[in-house]
Amino acid sequence: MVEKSVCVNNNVLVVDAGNTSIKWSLFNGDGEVLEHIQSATPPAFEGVSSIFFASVKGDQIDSHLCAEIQHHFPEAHLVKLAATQVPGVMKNGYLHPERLGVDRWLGIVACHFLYPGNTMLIDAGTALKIDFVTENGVYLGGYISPGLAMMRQSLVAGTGRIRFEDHEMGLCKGIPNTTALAVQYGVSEMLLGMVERQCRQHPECRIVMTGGDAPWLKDLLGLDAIYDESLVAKGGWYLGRYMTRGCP
Ligand SMILES: Nc1ncnc2c1ncn2[C@@H]1O[C@H](COP(=O)(O)OP(=O)(O)O)[C@@H](O)[C@H]1O
Ligand SMILES: CC(C)(COP(=O)(O)O)[C@@H](O)C(=O)NCCC(=O)O
Ligand SMILES: [K+]
Repeated sequence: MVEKSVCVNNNVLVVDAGNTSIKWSLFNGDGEVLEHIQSATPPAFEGVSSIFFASVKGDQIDSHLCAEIQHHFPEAHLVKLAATQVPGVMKNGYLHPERLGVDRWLGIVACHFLYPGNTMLIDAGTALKIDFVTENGVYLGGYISPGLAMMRQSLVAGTGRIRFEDHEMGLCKGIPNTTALAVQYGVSEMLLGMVERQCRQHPECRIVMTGGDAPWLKDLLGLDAIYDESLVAKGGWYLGRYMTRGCP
């Protein structure tokens, strides 16, 4: 058990800006998570001396967000994280690392340091990502598909008559017999099928999960998996420390 650091001025803020939500995680000097929240705006965290910023939202939004964060924490030193940054003990096997989503990379970095071994990482966010890292810390790549909400939205956007209210979705024990349930369970089947196939093809892998839809996925499939809601942030802590101190 990591002892809580008594000094309140060397906390690290990791910002994980995804396409749906921004996660803010506060770490003490020992790497213990003190706070982990979702918020559209910077939270009133205290004692922040370093900020590690990771975003997949796009350059223009990122620059506005960084300016807002720096205004909120004027004394803190902000470092932007990217998938081109590799902690000495790992290897990024992506053909073009500069195009790899930093959230995917940070999840992999966290898996290597926290849950070592041949690992399949399932990140069920705006998009569903399934990524693979070897026990030696070599990132192999992975798969991207739309997440649940994105698939539902694409059916509404791409058709003239698929329309329903969120409250019409719910539990269905048999075959769906309404538009809302047909869409809800149809897109679920897509995601469940993808995850089940990958689990069958990689029985040797331990499974780590994160992302807003991960609890639903884990429970529905009864997966023997580690669920870590702050996995990406923890990867950001590790990579940020490596980039600022040289130690993994
Ligand atoms: N409180 C919530 N806010 C937003 N999305 C949520 C929430 N709870 C569950 N979800 C689900 O999680 C997905 C977003 O997960 P998240 O990991 O935050 O995405 P991202 O990292 O891509 O922004 C949404 O598509 C939605 O299905
Ligand atoms: C796949 C993603 C959109 C996932 O983002 P999220 O679901 O976390 O919002 C993001 O990792 C990304 O923008 N990737 C760039 C393309 C790639 O990883 O190859
Ligand atoms: K994400």
